[in-house]
Amino acid sequence: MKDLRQQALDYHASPTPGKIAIAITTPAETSRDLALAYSPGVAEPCREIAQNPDDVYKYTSKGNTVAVISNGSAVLGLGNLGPMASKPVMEGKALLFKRFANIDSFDIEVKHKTTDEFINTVANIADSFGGINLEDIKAPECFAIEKALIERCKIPVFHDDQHGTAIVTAAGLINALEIQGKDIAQAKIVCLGAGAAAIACMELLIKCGVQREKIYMLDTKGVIHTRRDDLNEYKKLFANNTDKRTLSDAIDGADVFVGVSGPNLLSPELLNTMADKPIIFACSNPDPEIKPELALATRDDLIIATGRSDYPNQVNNVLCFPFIFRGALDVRARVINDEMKIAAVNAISQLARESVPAEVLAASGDDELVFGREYIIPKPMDPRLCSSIASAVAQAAIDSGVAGLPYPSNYHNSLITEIT
Ligand SMILES: NC(=O)C1=CN([C@@H]2O[C@H](COP(=O)(O)OP(=O)(O)OC[C@H]3O[C@@H](n4cnc5c(N)ncnc54)[C@H](OP(=O)(O)O)[C@@H]3O)[C@@H](O)[C@H]2O)C=CC1
Ligand SMILES: CC(=O)C(=O)O
Ligand SMILES: [Mg+2]
Repeated sequence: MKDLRQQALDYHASPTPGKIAIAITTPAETSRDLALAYSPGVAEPCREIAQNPDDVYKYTSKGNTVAVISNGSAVLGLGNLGPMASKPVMEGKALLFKRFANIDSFDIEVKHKTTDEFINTVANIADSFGGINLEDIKAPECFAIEKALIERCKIPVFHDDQHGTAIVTAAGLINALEIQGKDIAQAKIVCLGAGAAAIACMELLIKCGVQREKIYMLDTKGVIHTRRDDLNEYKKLFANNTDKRTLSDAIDGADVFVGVSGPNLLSPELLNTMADKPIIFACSNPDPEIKPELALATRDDLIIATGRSDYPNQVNNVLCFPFIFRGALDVRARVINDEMKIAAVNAISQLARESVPAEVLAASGDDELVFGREYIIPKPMDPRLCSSIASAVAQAAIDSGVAGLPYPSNYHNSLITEIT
């Protein structure tokens, strides 16, 4: 059998290069069809939209379209590979949008010199889409980019590596802490990485009950503490008044390790110094901070999750971004705010506690999935993710005053993906 590398290359090369294509949704066979689709008929919706800009949602695909936009500066955990080498990931995100939430998606890879140039490029094309999913843009630039685009765009702008990751991490951690019998307010958390994912994960965890002073965040220079003078404004928020300087210092007695940094950075020796019943989220892709088989061979009282599809407990933003956009698009939310993010956290956390349908077991290859150490979070193939997250997010958008449309009547049916 071919190894995974060759299988992955073959998967991307055939039957056609890449993973996604465009489909026509109207008849386009006859002269009559073309007279409606193109000249002269197309002039009619143009005139309508020129008079009433909101009609763009009525006569074009804008309302069900999300642009996945990257500059390739932090491609998974592979580093700054540049725009073109990020394209398989961005096409992958587009595939996931379509497969899981029936959202049409274009991947756009932007070459730019300055941050302003990137912001201007995205802001200038934003109106073509219903939403913008920023992807794999490195910290700290990602923070200013997202802020500027939220201010300038009339549609939701969401940096997936920040907020998608944070939402799924929070949902998984709430469940894992409960399974391990730990109190979120007392949990000592080590976060390896201080970039896009790390900062957003820790900020959202604090909103969910974690105490800021119980977080030890590390970057390539070690623990982020109050006596460092090399911290950007985002890292400074996590500067801990501590004498701890290394991962070894910080992880001693910790309840939780969140890795959003790079491969193989957590050794078995360090894992052994953590508290009883520790929780390890080794989320770096494609190679986690510690491999599950090594972690489980080191001690048997832990819960381990990774970002990968080939181990139990996949803590990955795929569990969030298709569905949070589904809800946001369906009520035409102007932004994706904290209320919508918390609603998504609760929906994901709750779904893991419910019994798993046979179709999900068949897709995941499991005989059984029961809420517990090897099943802290739903599988991406679970069709209930779409209905439960999108409906919670849509309701939160309405309740928080950012929705442009009422709660969708078709949400009372069970599978939103089938009916949108
Ligand atoms: N499972 C999931 O859903 C997701 C996983 N991730 C993973 O998280 C990782 C980071 O992504 P992202 O935040 O977007 O990238 P960024 O480039 O924004 O941040 C990377 C961070 O990791 C730190 N880092 C790198 N190497 C080390 C090291 N040896 N020791 C300590 N810290 C280190 C960097 O430190 P410094 O600041 O000093 O440069 C930086 O703070 C990637 O591996 C990515 O795959 C990201 C998003 C989603
Ligand atoms: C999953 C993801 O978005 C990442 O690793 O960057
Ligand atoms: Mg990413």
